[in-house]
Amino acid sequence: MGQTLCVCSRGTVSLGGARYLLLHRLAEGGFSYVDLVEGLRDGRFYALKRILCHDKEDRQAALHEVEMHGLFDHPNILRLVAHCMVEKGAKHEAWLLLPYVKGGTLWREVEALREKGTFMPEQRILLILHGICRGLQAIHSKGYAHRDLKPTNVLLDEDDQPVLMDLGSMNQARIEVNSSREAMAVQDWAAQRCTISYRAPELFTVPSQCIIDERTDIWSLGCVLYCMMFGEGPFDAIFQKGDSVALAVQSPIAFPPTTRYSAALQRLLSSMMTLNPQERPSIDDILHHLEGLQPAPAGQDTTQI
Ligand SMILES: Nc1ncnc2c1ncn2[C@@H]1O[C@H](COP(=O)(O)OP(=O)(O)OP(=O)(O)O)[C@@H](O)[C@H]1O
Repeated sequence: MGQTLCVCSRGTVSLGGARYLLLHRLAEGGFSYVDLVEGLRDGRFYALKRILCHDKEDRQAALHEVEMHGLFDHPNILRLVAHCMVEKGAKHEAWLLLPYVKGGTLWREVEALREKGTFMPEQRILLILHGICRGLQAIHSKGYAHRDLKPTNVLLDEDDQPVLMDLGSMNQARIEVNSSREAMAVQDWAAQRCTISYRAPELFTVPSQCIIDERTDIWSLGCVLYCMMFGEGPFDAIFQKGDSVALAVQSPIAFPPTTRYSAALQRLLSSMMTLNPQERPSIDDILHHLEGLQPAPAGQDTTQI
């Protein structure tokens, strides 16, 4: 995989012919950890994501993530600077060097507002939503779907532009299912790769004859929009209580009444979170509506969805 790496001296690594100083840990999960590093040559900051690979399947999944990054060169999709596979005894680590995005995740901003007891203004929601949609449009127009869109997978850069990250679950948008065995395989894959509280209803109970498409992302986009509006995802509390997210996601949703946001934004939200994927808007439809959706005072209706 990719370019040469060596652990040069304590605290520095070399990747793709350049050396980087390890600064501190940004995040740690079950299967990966992310460190902030500084390029010794260019003085820039990067995020070094190391994915633990226990077997060949894990290595293929990491390679897949690298490959997905290679498909895009878009301001709203995180760029991959360099990558390599490192042997660690019998195991491997896939190292992905990414530009460091300073503003942190969208989730962090939502959490900070919630702690202050305030909500995100409509104008800011529209700005962020626009950028997310432009990133998704780039993905969908190439025939792919992100499949794990959520506020912790959206970074905000210095110019407040959202950047979509974590392309590990991305795959071909159109999945044709022709048997109950295939349906079960898609369902099992989704259970592993698509975060439960942002997962589209059609991925919970996959019919044995159906086509799954990129509109799974539109559902997740609705959950992200809901999170910006109400301070948490629509199914976060259900998940935290240990109740059935699958049941809640597949039932009609009652949106909290609010006068904080325009009727047009609320209609846009409910259109994204339509249970039947065939009735959900495409990313082009959403962008089209967003272009005409000027930030408006609460309660003021500006457009028809
Ligand atoms: N380029 C970056 N700039 C700034 N922070 C980053 C960057 N990449 C990752 N992070 C931080 O590291 C966290 C984990 O990154 P990422 O989602 O890629 O890892 P993951 O193991 O796939 O996580 P998960 O599966 O839990 O979503 C992010 O939520 C973010 O806080």
